[in-house]
Amino acid sequence: MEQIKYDPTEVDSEKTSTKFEDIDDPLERSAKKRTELIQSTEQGSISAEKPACVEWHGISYSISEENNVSWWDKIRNSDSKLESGNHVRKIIENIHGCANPGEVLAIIGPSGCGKTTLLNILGDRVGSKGVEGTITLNGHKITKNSKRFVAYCTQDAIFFSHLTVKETLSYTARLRLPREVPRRDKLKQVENIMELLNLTKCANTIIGDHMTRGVSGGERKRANIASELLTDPSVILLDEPTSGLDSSLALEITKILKEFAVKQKKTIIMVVHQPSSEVFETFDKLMVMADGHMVYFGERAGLVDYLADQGYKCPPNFNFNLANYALELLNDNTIKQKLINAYTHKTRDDPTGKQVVERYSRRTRADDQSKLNAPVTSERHWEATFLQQLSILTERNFKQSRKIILSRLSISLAITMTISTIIIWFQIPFAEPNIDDRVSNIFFGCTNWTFYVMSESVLSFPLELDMLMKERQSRTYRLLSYYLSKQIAELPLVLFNPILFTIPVYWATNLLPDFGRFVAYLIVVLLGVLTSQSFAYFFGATILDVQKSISISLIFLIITMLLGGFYIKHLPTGLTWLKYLSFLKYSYSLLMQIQLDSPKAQFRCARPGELLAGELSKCNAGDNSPMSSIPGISIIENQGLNDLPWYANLIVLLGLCFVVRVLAYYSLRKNSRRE
Ligand SMILES: Nc1ncnc2c1ncn2[C@@H]1O[C@H](COP(=O)(O)OP(=O)(O)OP(=O)(O)O)[C@@H](O)[C@H]1O
Repeated sequence: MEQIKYDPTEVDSEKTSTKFEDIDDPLERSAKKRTELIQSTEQGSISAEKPACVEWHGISYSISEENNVSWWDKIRNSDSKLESGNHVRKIIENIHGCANPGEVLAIIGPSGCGKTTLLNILGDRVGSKGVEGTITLNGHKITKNSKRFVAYCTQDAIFFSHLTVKETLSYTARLRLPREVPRRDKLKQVENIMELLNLTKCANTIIGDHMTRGVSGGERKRANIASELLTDPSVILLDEPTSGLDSSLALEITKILKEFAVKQKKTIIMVVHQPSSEVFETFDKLMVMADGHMVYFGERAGLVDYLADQGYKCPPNFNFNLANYALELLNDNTIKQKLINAYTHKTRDDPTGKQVVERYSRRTRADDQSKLNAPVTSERHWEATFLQQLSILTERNFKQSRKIILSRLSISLAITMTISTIIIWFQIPFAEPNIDDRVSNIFFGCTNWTFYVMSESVLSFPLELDMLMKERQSRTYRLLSYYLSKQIAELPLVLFNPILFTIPVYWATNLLPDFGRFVAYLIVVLLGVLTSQSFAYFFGATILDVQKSISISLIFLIITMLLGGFYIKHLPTGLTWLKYLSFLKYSYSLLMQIQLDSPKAQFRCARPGELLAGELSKCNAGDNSPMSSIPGISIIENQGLNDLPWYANLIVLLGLCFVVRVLAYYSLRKNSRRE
């Protein structure tokens, strides 16, 4: 890749903000400031070296919709032909157009006419099913390696809610800007972009979501645009970037985009909803759509004459807002149909729109023809190396997951649980009447945290799916780096509460007072937790739906617990193998072996009156020889947990923990491709 001299530090955003203070006119001041900040991002721009003409011909998209007719409707309409089944619905039909570097193309049209669908198709966000037609960048098909040059700014910003604006942008810059750019310069770019989009004052505010208050809707929208501009793409697709912003901010954003287009030869395609006349003036080209069809494509300034030619001369009271006039016309069904027919008729000899595109595309006419015919692609698959991706994603995941997994609430719950457990099982004596208490304490210690971790980790992938899809679409990182970073970042987080619980509970409830056994006990508890997490990842990655993943993982854990060896000791004949399917059986058996298979684990026989009424003492050896204590090993045998040696339990547990994690990865890979 061509090395470009890169020095964004030449512009200091702090200096920029004070530099123009002596300009009296606020509009002139903000225009000068904007220009300077945009210039600061210009120097290292790779997209300036790779301008892209986007062209699309004959784009159609149809979906298959289910037509459910109830039996009652069929009876009521027995004479009509109401049938259940799928029918195909055309969402958009035969759309063509092009967008050139240095220009802003706006797509307008009434709500539901297919604007977002078209943008999604141009951004390769809908897959190939149901899509017809071709899209090219400089006349070449879009490949995996060209995706890095196409940014897509969705209508609903997708972010990690617990990261601040600055953190969000910094991670994006570190992941998506070329690896040659030093980290310091990437962070400087972040500062400049924040300054440009007026985000500096909320730089340290978290993005937030419906549960946690964060930045305002407008700031969120600007952060979304900032994160795409930051990545220095050649083409930027934006879905309603100005909706929800006040008119002056909307105008400022469009001016910024326009200036980016002109100065850095970016190709900008945006869907806009009712633009103000000032915003409308910033567009170079226009596509008007209605009911999934084209109504107009061409120069923005040509719309007024085109409509006049069709018999709809813009009345003087609309002169200031042509977009509103066009939308008003399209709200009338008769006029809409007439305009659709007129455009179809106009292009009847050019059904896929090839000639129209040729007329408007700069690819064949520009001075810089060689650039505009060169493939827009990178030799690299990813800008950051595998290790850089791993470390950046681990840091980001840790920051985001820490607030969720180790929230104040979860730590308080762990402390409450620890205190309750200690009160309930405080200093269990090594005596026959307390054997069941000891065993239940061990089983509780083994299962309690598996539930907790399962419920936390099963949501990991479903909740991050949108973010994962968005970043993978723009070739930000490998799936493997993301998956491994999640394992690394969440490891200390999920183990924190189980450790906080197990250490005091072990000693306070009087489990075997042997340090080596304590360490082994703790390791097995944590291994059980990690195995539970493996299954949680697997369910989350396979189902990818919050509700369904929670329900299925809960049922799985309940069955696993029932088969774990504590509740059911005698499974029906022929079904005894079922217990080997429960990972809790292995961790429970191991904990029992650690605690009871030791010469120190001796339980004093019950004294008269110590056992409950009707309970028989286990101290009768059968030959009437008196016993003073019960060895722990006989309790393991009584529980039926001596079928596998300790090392076999350990190997199976380790194996499950690892293999299920690998399966989870492949499941995520398969599903993320499908999604
Ligand atoms: N995957 C889909 N399944 C079902 N309907 C769909 C799908 N994709 C698009 N549609 C339908 O296609 C039509 C066009 O949707 P689209 O979101 O593209 O419209 P729009 O012009 O962007 O609307 P708005 O301005 O209101 O955002 C709508 O009627 C929408 O319900």
